[in-house]
Amino acid sequence: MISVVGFPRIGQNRELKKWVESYLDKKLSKEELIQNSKNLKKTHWQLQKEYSVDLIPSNDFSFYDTFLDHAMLVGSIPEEYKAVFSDDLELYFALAKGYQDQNIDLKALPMKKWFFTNYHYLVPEITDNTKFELSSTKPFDEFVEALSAGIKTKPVIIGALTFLKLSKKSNVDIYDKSFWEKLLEVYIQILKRFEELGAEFVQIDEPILVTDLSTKDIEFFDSFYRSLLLHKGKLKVILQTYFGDVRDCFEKIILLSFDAIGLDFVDGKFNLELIKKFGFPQEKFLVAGVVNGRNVFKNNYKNTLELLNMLSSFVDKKNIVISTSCSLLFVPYSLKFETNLDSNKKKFLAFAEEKLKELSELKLLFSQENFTTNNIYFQNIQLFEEMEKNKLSDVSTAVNNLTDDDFERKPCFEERIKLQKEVLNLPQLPTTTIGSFPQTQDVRSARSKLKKGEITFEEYESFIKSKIERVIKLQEEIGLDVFVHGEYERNDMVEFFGENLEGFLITQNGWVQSYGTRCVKPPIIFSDIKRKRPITVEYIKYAQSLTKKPVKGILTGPVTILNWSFVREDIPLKNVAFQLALAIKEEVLELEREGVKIIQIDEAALIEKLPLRRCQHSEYLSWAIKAFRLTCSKVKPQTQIHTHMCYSNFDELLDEIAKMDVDVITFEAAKSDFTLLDSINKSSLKAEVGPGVFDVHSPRIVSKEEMKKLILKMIEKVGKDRLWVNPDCGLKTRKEEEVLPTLQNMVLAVWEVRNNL
Ligand SMILES: Nc1nc2c(c(=O)[nH]1)N[C@@H](CNc1ccc(C(=O)N[C@@H](CCC(=O)N[C@@H](CCC(=O)N[C@@H](CCC(=O)O)C(=O)O)C(=O)O)C(=O)O)cc1)CN2
Ligand code: MET
Ligand SMILES: [Zn+2]
Repeated sequence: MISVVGFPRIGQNRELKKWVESYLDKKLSKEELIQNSKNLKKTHWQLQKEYSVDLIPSNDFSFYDTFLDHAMLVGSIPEEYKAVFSDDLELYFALAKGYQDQNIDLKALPMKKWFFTNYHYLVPEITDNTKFELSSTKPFDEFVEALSAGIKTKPVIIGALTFLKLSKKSNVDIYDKSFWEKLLEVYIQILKRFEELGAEFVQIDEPILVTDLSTKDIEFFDSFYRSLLLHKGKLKVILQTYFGDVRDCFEKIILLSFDAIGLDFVDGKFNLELIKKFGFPQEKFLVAGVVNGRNVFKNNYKNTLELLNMLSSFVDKKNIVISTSCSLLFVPYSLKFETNLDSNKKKFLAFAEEKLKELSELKLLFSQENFTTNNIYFQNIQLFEEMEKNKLSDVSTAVNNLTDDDFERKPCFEERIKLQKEVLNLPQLPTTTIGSFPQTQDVRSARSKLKKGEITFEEYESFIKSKIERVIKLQEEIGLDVFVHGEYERNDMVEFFGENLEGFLITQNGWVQSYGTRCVKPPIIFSDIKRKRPITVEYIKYAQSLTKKPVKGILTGPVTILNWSFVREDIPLKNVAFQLALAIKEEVLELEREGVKIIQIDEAALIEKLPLRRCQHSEYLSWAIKAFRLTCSKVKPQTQIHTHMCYSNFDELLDEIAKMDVDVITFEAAKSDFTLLDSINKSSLKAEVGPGVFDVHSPRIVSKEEMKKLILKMIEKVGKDRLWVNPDCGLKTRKEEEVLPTLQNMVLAVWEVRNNL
């Protein structure tokens, strides 16, 4: 059999994004949105059927986020939202995006990164008032929709432990049986309903099982599912895990009466060791995640068949289900739109649709005794031999020749910061922004015209320069201290660098959902990375020529470029990171030579990609931080190096971040209750800090008073001498009318505070 854990839902041309945005703009009716989505789902099911997928997922679709769908399903929605909306879809989008009118001001649920991916889920809140009850029919409706199109799907449901652990809890003990019994009731009803509707398989996703678990977690899991599975009736229940191995609970889960267990053999290599050590129950299916759901390179059939054959010495061959390692949500839809990719490179790639083909080819080969004589197998072997040949050269040599000195910035922070203060002569509590200004429609459409050849590069360039002139003027008017050029020339902070460095492939349509209706087009790291030409220098120099205030040169750091790109699997990540670092270092040094006095190297994704298990943290951090240090170790002491990190849940990691040895770090704090600021003083971090005084993800205009309070509180926590004042991230997703008044208020707040220092 073949199983797909989940399929991308945004549509081959981001149709869903466009429909949802139109619906929210009141340009598309609810009925149209629903009908269009039904057609889209049907297309996706039919496509999977064409590739003979046996276990086709349903309920992997979502208008915004499946975690929010699940909260709606089990009734874990705050009462104050429910009271306002009679329409379920309005309620849904209010939770997703917030809602404001004359009388009501409801915040959006917060977003968090989904494990180590660039996907964000909405975080529901569970309180002692939460009354779990079956509150939506979405999964059942979708099952019936598919059935009426002649396809019996495998509904996918988020499991109870993952749901509870990833939700925000207040005043509840999730391990207390009297608390979770109600939730259990809901899951029982869900299974019953699917059984009535005639489902054969149901997939319960418990990715949390691949993280470090406590005894309580394992006890909860055991008793919850022991009870639930008593009610499965004729259904076959798949316990689906992904993103790693299940070392903490493997022995327990194989004893429960699941009919199938899904294990990831791509990110969870250790799962094979677990099976070798503990065996696998004869009566169960093993859903073997062998086709990578998180990367775009072709599957290596030789390795995969070796693995499958190894597994078949522990599991009856007919019980091995060939599967994706996780949902295909994290890869683009199809290669068929990539008409510009060099066919000699394209042949190494597989997006979601091509992965369906790989699954069916692997199934065929696995069923054949003499698969090695099959032409499909032979061609795949040849492909990988070719890939091997096109492995790296001179840049790898440069990486191999690096010495300790390449990672060391001199002199020490205390001496540097003194010199920088003399050069920059900034006021106390300097104000700045993180880099991007609103990416307005005119900017996007100019870029789109350039791509279509409707305007020349010169016309595009002069348009971008006019945007820069405007943003410099705006910053003068607002009275900020350290300026930026606005990043108008960048479609995305990572893709833009991919476009301008050698070694990357850029897709035309390789969109992947990041959150809600927002997508990214991750570039693909294919060969040695080299800087072909200056990337940011001209626009930053131009911006600096327009003002006496210092303009920050803003670059994306090597670890973030790496983490938000698709990366070749046959070269260690560390080497790729060092190659990227050498390229960014050249840019840093050229900016410095051109007189740029402050250089910000963004590492938004450095912490986010921290391995899920604690025991793997130090290995990752040691090379990631070295890669960052490589970019700026050779700048002059007078040049001030900044970095920016978003989503900074890094209280425990401050000592590691200190090792980046930057002069200034800006991060998100507006939403995290300032606990981080308390930790800063106790840590070894010496850098100046800009904790972010407003949340850029909300359209709210923030008042001077609100920010003044925050600034005073920050001074109380870290002192006035090392504090910067700035938003918590880039402003590109905001509208100008939302953000300019807030920036003005921010500056006015600082002026008032300064006057009283
Ligand atoms: N890579 C990455 N990951 C990140 C972030 C980030 O900035 N970058 N930030 C955090 C939050 N994630 C985000 C992800 C996406 C977006 C976002 O704004 N995405 C845009 C697309 C940005 C983009 O690449 N734009 C292109 C293409 C724009 C486009 O759609 N053009 C139209 C044509 C427009 C026209 O003619 O007017 C088209 O192709 O149809 C451009 O500007 O050139 C979107 O989905 O709407 C924001 C935050 C975490 N992860
Ligand atoms: C996601 S972090 C964003 C940093 C970038 N410099 C910007 O302002 O947009
Ligand atoms: Zn950010």
